[in-house]
Amino acid sequence: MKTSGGSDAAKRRAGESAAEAVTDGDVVGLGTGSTAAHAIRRLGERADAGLDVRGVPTSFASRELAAEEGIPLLDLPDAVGPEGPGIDVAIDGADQVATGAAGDDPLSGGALIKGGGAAHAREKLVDAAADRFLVVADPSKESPRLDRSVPVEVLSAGRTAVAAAVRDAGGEPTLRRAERKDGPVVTDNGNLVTDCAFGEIADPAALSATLSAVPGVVEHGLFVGLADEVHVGTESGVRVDEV
Ligand SMILES: O=C[C@H](O)[C@H](O)[C@H](O)COP(=O)(O)O
Repeated sequence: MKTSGGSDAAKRRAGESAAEAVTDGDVVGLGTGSTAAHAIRRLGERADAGLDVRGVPTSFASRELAAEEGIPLLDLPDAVGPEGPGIDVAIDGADQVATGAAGDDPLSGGALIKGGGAAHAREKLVDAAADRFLVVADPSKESPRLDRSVPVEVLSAGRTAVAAAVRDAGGEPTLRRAERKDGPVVTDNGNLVTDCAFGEIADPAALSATLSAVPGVVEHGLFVGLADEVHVGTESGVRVDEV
C-alpha cells in the first residue's frame, strides 16, 4: 500500500483512535492509504474479538486488506440502496487537512485534499454517504490553508479539454505518470489522473464547484464540508478535533 510523509507510529495512533469509535453493528466506510490501513487492521482485530462490523471499501487496495483482516464486506450500491443499511461511519486518510485561517469561511477548516493514491472518486462517494466521516492524519498533513496539488480523475478522452479548463481556472495540470510502468496512472475506475497546482487555495468550496462543473471531470480530490472529526496522531498521543 502507498505510504506518504509522517511517521508510521503517528499514523497508527490516528487510525486506531478512529477504529475505536466504531460501535457494534456499524457499517464502516474503509478508506484508502497508509493511515486508513491502520484503522482497517484495528477493525480486523476488533472483529476477531467479536465486534459485529461490516466494511464498505473505497478501493481495490482497501478491499484486499479488509478481506485479509476477515472483515465482512458490502458493496457501496448495496449499502446505500433502498434496502441497504446505510453507512454509519467512514474512516479515511487525507493528503492535506485545512486547519482554517483567521477570517476564513468556517467550511474551510476541515477541508481536505485527497487522492494521492488516486482513490478519491470512490472515497468521496463513501465518505459523503456516511453519517459520520472521521479523517485520520498525522501532523505533517495539517496546514492553515490548502496548497497541495488537487488530484482530478478525468475520462481519458477528456484529458486535454480538462487540462485547458484547469489552466483557465488558474491551475497548472500535470498528468500523473505511473512509477513502475511506462505511461499514466489508471484508476480503479479505468480513468486518468491530472494533478492540478493552484498554489494556496483561498476558497476551497468555490474551486470545488468550478472543477465539478468541467465536462470530463469524473471527480476531484477537494473534500469540502464532509469531515466531522479529524483524528491527528502525534508521537505521544492523539488529538481529536471536531469540525
Ligand atoms: O487516494 C488516496 C487517498 O485519498 C488517501 O487517503 C490519501 O492519499 C492519504 O494517504 P496516506 O494516509 O497514505 O497519506
